[in-house]
Amino acid sequence: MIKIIVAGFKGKMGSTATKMVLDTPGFELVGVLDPHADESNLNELSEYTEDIPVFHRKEDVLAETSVDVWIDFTIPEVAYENTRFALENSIRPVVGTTGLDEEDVKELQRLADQKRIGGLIAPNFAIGAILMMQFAAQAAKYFPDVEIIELHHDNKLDAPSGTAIKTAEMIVEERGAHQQGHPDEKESLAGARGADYQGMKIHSVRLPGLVAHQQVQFGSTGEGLTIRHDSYDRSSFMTGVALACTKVMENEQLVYGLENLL
Ligand SMILES: NC(=O)C1=CN([C@@H]2O[C@H](COP(=O)(O)OP(=O)(O)OC[C@H]3O[C@@H](n4cnc5c(N)ncnc54)[C@H](O)[C@@H]3O)[C@@H](O)[C@H]2O)C=CC1
Ligand SMILES: O=C(O)C1=N[C@H](C(=O)O)C[C@H](O)C1
Repeated sequence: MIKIIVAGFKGKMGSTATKMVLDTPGFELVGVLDPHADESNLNELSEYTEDIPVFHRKEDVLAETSVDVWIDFTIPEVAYENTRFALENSIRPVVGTTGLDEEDVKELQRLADQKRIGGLIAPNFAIGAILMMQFAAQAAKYFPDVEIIELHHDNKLDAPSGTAIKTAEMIVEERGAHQQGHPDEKESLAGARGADYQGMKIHSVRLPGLVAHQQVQFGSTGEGLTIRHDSYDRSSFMTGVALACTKVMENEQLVYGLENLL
């Protein structure tokens, strides 16, 4: 059995992941963590019957039980510290929380190398989103002019999304930096052209009713190409999270992007 803890279990993703772990043969939920939980046991919540401890501080996780995998769907401010804590205590991190920058990821990878422990940081666990990013990187070889429009629910804390940043990184690997639009263009309203990543514009839409969506829009002479992915429901991420929990048990590196485990 793979012993798993879910950090951020009261949240939208954490609660979906908690149910996935409980429903997956071969996985054992040994605890859930959330400083904003009022409960001390999962079975105090009407949707659960299982006797599972609820932790409010990450340090308490260690005193009470042994853990193989740390699933993290928390908030950008704590993702780095949580992942570091997991690695330092030989728990394999499966991190979906966004907001980690390149240097954070590199530092965590160095620590994982020292500890020879596997893990994953994935800005997006949906298989369709991985394909969207790979197709976009492929298209950028022939269509260097591209803008990313990511659309999310209005409770999202970070902008642009982790997926948009990863997409932009993958595109830049193929086409390099590339100035887009008119060199003399001016914004009469600040932010009108979106964020800039190596010449590529990224636009973040936040609206009620949305879940997680992204459109990568290419333009060229007389033609356009749009690659779009939609997560209509958070269950879209769970196949990837379950796969990661199994795969990290066999790895000795912390990888960035689910595609590295497929
Ligand atoms: N990689 C992926 O496929 C996906 C990633 N995400 C990311 O996952 C994160 C969570 O998203 P949501 O569930 O929508 O947010 P949410 O706001 O619904 O949940 C966050 C939860 O984290 C808890 N939390 C805060 N500090 C904590 C700490 N120190 N330890 C443990 N828990 C703590 C909060 O109390 C809350 O329950 C975001 O960064 C989001 O971008 C979201 C969807 C898919
Ligand atoms: O906050 C979300 O909801 C999501 N966050 C991730 C991101 O920032 O890319 C993944 C997905 O887009 C949903």
